[in-house]
Amino acid sequence: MKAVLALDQGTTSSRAIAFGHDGRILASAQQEFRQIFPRPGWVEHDALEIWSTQRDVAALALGRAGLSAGEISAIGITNQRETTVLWDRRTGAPVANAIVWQDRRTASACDALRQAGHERLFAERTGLVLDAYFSGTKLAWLLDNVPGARERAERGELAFGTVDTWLAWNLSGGAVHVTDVSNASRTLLFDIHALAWDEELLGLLRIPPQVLPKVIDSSGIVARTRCEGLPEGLPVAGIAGDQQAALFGQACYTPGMAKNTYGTGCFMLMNTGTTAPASRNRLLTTVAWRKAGEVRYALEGSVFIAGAAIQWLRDGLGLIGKASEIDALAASVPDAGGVHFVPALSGLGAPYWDPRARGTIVGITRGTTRAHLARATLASIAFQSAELLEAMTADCGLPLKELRVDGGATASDLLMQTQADLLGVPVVRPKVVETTALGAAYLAGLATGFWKDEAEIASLWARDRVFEPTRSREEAGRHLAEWKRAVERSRDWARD
Ligand SMILES: Nc1ncnc2c1ncn2[C@@H]1O[C@H](COP(=O)(O)OP(=O)(O)O)[C@@H](O)[C@H]1O
Ligand SMILES: O=P(O)(O)OC[C@H](O)CO
Repeated sequence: MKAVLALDQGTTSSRAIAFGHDGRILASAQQEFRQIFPRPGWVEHDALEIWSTQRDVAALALGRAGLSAGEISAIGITNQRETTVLWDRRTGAPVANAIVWQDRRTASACDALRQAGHERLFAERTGLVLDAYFSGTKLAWLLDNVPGARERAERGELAFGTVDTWLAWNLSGGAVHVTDVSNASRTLLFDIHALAWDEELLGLLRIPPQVLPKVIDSSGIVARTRCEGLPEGLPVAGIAGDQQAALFGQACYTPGMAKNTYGTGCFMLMNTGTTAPASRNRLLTTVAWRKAGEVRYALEGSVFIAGAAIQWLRDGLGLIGKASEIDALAASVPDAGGVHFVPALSGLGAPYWDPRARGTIVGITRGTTRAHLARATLASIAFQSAELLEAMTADCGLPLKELRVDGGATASDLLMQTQADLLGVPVVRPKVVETTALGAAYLAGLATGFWKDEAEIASLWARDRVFEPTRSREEAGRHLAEWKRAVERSRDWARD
């Protein structure tokens, strides 16, 4: 056996990466797909396009690596989380577009649940806050708004899934309807302590239990491939939500270790071991993974817009031609010249959870240039992450030793240095920054014996560069306080 193939189904693109035994990339392929914005605040994907792009890049990566079916030990799935798909069990046809995690259409449904006094119940059982981010209210919306969906669901004709479920279903030719514990823990329907769907929460959201997938471990053979375009019989042996997979791929196996992923959004996760601590600072408690029946939990801070703010400078404003141009433009000025950009383009996630916040630029003067705005954009990513770490440190009472980082925007050295300066801890970028895919590969490869154990995997993790803090804590504190003032200006802006 020469490789494990990871399928990394992200918010903006489907990727497939073949990894060798040493954890290095043998070959990869990537394809973007359509982002559908039917109304302000709504974000959809065509689930069939998610599947076809994912299948095509998988075939392409295998071809590029020159791998035959017999040389692939396992397939691992990792995915954008919370995005909600509902389809017909008989035909496999989705009943509507998938509702993407960024979609805010169920904000008022969440308000209603909060006003009815259910916030605490949801927090205690699921570790989540009542926010439109999660799948539960999105699924309820589909059942209520797609003609005939509720009746069909009650008759057992429809299947719900997050993107992992959808991919496993299609890879197996409709043979399995499953989700792993890490993905289940993002639905608002799952009791993270009992590790089971929760009848009371299902009742409150009016979800018929017959639509739900079976919940399985994150590592273990769950199906064999049986679909057009891919070799038959390959074991699908690992599934995890992309942020949990990145925590695994970063080898954060000891409680207290943390990673931050800088992609479309920013997601900071800290391993909390076998305990699921309730956050006192509006972070989420989530299942990290379950392997051989043993569960690990994490505290998570989720920021909705990070690298996507750079994309907006590129696509919305035409300020840069490519994301990679931001570093040079931002570095052409010594600081942001007093400008702050709060990229609340789809509301604010942790620790504010304000669906009505909107993007705000403050501090503009006649001297402000595009370079200042570029610098403020990079800084906004670092500020948002600093607020996550502040909440995390307050929750667990321990200072972090180092922050492991990954994701597309870690290519920006200026961002990484700004981050270290704000946090006051070393920011460590590994050699392989595709840690999401790597984590899915590891979970799958552990199940088929391609890798022996976590210790072997941890020995494969290698650093590329460490960014040491260079600013005083007082200076960092002053900057953070100013950022928080800017955040206040962005809050509670949109009206339904
Ligand atoms: N050289 C770069 N410098 C800064 N940001 C970058 C660079 N290249 C890509 N990005 C940002 O990284 C993000 C993509 O990262 P990725 O990890 O692929 O995200 P996702 O998995 O969420 O689609 C984009 O939002 C983009 O703006
Ligand atoms: O697709 P990404 O990498 O932006 O990740 C999305 C997250 O899973 C949303 O919770």
